[in-house]
Amino acid sequence: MFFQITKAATPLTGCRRQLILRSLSSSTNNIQIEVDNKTGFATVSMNRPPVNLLNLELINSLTRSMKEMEQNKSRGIILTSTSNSVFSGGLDIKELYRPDVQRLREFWTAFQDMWLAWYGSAVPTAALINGHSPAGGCVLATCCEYRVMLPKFTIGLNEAKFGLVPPPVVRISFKNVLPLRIAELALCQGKLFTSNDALNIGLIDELAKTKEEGYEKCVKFLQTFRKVDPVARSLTKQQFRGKDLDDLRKGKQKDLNDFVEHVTQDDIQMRLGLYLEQLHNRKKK
Ligand SMILES: CCCCC/C=C\CCCC/C=C/C(=O)SCCNC(=O)CCNC(=O)[C@H](O)C(C)(C)COP(=O)(O)OP(=O)(O)OC[C@H]1O[C@@H](n2cnc3c(N)ncnc32)[C@H](O)[C@@H]1OP(=O)(O)O
Repeated sequence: MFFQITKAATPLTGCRRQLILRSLSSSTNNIQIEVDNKTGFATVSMNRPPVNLLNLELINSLTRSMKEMEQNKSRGIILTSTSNSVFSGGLDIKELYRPDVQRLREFWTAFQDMWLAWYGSAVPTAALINGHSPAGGCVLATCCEYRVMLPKFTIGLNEAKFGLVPPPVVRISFKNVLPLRIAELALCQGKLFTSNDALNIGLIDELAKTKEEGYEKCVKFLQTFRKVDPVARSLTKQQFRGKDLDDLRKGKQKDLNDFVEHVTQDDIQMRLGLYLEQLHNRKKK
């Protein structure tokens, strides 16, 4: 993939000059990448209005972005969104409802690959959670090594609430961040935590009042690795996450088959349909 590189002031950091890297091969422009001249850190912003739903194209763009930044020997990545109120609304349920099975298989394979790329990334990562982050949004945030969140939003894995069983790939990164008992309870309850509660249980690491403050906190975290050998850092991270990554790599086909079987059940389709309707009608009440 090719990037067009231009210099511009960024809304994130006021007048600090940054390299704006815009993906040319993506016709949808669903990801924006900015590289800070001073720190060398890249900010990856999901840009799929209105609520950054993870459809096949956005998922593929996220995977490609990570691979390219690794190839470019990026020194750190901050994942955020261009929205003012949503980090990511999670999986685009339209991908799951009355699906074309071929596309559904492609969709879930892409999600597995995105998870492998972000959870296993060689580059240090921080999530700047500048809005709601349910389900798939929470998976992305917990794939990162550090989380800074803005107040008065929600984050968590709410799949159980609308009748989906969170598959291993959804559970693992959540479990990696939280004590097992809290993770189990939260998953069984389909609980979404407020920013404050997320901080109290350790689902996020810091709160920030504004996106700018959150950005600075992410930068500060990434800078903690400045004096650490990048290869040693990356191999150490692999030692912690390697088994999870290997388990998915080895079990990819089974995970895919289980997912497709589960999602295409009549009962699950009915629940997904009802949930979509509920989301659509939410504001009319
Ligand atoms: C062992 C076998 C295992 C098999 C496992 C099988 C399945 C596992 C599934 C994998 C795990 C699933 C993960 C997921 O991510 S599912 C998605 C979960 N997401 C949510 O529940 C979030 C729902 N959305 C919201 O709560 C809100 O939209 C919001 C994100 C807080 C944003 O609120 P607001 O800014 O007020 O926006 P709107 O509500 O007005 O939404 C804008 C339009 O987007 C539509 N929408 C919202 N979310 C979704 C979604 N997830 N999918 C599809 N569409 C969505 C919403 O209806 C609005 O569209 P409209 O204007 O046309 O109605």
